[in-house]
Amino acid sequence: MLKMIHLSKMMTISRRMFSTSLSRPTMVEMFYDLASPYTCLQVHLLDRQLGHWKSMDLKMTPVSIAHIMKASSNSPPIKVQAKGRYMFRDLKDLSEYYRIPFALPDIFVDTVFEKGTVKTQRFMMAVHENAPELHDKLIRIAYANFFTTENAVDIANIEEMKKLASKAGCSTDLIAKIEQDMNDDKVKTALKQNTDRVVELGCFGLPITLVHRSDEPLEMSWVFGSDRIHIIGHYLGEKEPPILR
Ligand SMILES: N[C@@H](CCC(=O)N[C@@H](CS)C(=O)NCC(=O)O)C(=O)O
Repeated sequence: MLKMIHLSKMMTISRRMFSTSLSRPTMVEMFYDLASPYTCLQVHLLDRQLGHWKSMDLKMTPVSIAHIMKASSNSPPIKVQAKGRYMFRDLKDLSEYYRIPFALPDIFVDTVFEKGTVKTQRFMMAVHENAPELHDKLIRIAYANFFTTENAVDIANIEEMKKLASKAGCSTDLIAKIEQDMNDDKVKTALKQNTDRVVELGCFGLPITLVHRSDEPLEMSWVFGSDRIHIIGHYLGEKEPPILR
């Protein structure tokens, strides 16, 4: 009898160990628009946790910030004078604190508010559909080349995006396909669906980072901003604090 209890205990323990070692990392999905400076910081901060937080897998999904603002009746901080003034100082302080190479370029207002980045995001959506690995690389390259004061690249200009895509490793043929696909209804609809999805969750700005926890509904599992990395760790059940600097 005792032997049987011992055996069943051992089996429970080994089952637990087996399922822990086999448990898959939790998907952390960050929604981005290349126009958003705080999302650029969030990409750097999430990259820092990769490998550090073994329970985390990272995925980046394109959305349109202009449509999020409209759908949530919000407006960008820069459109409110006091918020805009604060944002310039805040971004400078944050990038210094986190030691992230980042600066708002002179072309920021023109690119983001005069020209807009809806087409840029369609371009990114087409990259996402055609070459997911290069898509993630291009996000980092585009942020690095836009949020700088040294020859900032105008990401609203698709010719410039094509050059950045080439730097990310997209071939000439692939870039031609991306350029063609970005005007396709399929890609436009996919970008709209991603955007609608976050708006339905209650999103009103970017970045939004969604943790696909199995124990909580998705509406309870997202954070707004790049200043909630510790809450992402909390959602993941991580014991380790995030690496911030
Ligand atoms: N406190 C947040 C601010 C994020 C933020 O201001 N994001 C802008 C876009 S770059 C936004 O969507 N703002 C909407 C709002 O503040 O209502 C952070 O540190 O990341």
